Amino acid sequence: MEEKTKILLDILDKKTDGISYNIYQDITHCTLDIICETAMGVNVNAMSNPDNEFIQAVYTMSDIIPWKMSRPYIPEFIFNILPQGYKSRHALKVLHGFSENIISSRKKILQNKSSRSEKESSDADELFGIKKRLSLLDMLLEASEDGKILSDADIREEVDTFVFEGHDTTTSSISWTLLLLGNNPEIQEKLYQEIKEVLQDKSIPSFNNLPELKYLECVIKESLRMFPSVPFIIRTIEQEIQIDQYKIPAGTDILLHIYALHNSPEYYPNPDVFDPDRFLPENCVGRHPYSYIPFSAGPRNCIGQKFAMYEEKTILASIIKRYKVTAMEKIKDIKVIPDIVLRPINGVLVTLQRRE
Ligand code: HEM
Repeated sequence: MEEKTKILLDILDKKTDGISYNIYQDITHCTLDIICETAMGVNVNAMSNPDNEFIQAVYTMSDIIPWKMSRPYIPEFIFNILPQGYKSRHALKVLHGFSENIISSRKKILQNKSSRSEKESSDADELFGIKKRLSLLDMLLEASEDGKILSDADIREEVDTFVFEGHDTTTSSISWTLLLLGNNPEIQEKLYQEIKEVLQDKSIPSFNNLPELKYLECVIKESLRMFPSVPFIIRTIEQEIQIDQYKIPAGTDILLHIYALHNSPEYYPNPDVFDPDRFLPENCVGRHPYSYIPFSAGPRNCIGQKFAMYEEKTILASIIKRYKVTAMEKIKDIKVIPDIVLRPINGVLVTLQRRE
């Protein structure tokens, strides 16, 4: 994360000319680089080479999936002959080919490793730093027992899920946080003071610094309250339930509106006011545990929530330490795109002013 954040700062340093610019894409490239390295152990170079085929295929699928989901009335055979159908087939071929190549090359590396003596491999691992950087893919391959527990296709699906769930969501959250901070200079200043105190001379926080950034955690939580990256989730009711005067039969698909819940004055007075202090421990006492569910709840909640918090803290602390961020649009004027993740329609228009 630190390595990728450093590249992001180098890119942002070139955008400090006072002209407003849309930071959304640069954040997306950074989170894509981070998740691909974590999930697959490869550097896809989204920040240095955003036009590569894999990155373009990720973008195509990120556009087509919500397009298709919002048109359930289009039968599969019609979708297949539409331009979107053609584009998605091509993008999937690129994505699957990419993951399959990586799976087979990682398999070979793991096989070579296990054929070497234990001592030999641990010495080499120390030397090349392999052991410290096992990716999710390596762990799944090790646990797969040569396809008996997980086939290559199962592994590919898991890795692809992580890549897709693990970059759009954090990008959305980081972006809304920057827009909120850019609209609330006093809160940004208070946050800057905390970051300066914790980081001292460093530009980027280390893993050990992250728990110390307590106000930043409140800022991120409040931003996820107002603009949850995943604005709704869908579940199928297994047993009939009664909610007030409504009886909901088993088998009904229901939509849980996280955005509406988080913006309800019943749980959050003045819900339009950005107030990170709502998440100070003393102010959370007595609040209903299910009134705040940006990562969903129950057995299928978000597996990546801790990772998301580490990543957001690393990137946001580094940006706020180095620049004063000013948003070009007022929060109340920003329109959102009804998508799988909550995105501002015009992106994130900001100016960055170097602090030091
Ligand atoms: C701010 C960032 C994030 C938010 C708001 C978020 C939110 C969510 C939500 C609401 C769900 C439940 C979806 C549903 O039930 O339909 C979910 C599931 C999931 N998330 Fe996240 N997520 C974030 C970051 C991440 C990251 C960084 C990763 C990977 C490292 C990740 C991996 C997953 C996976 C694999 C699932 C599916 C879990 C399952 O079905 O058992 N998420 N996320």
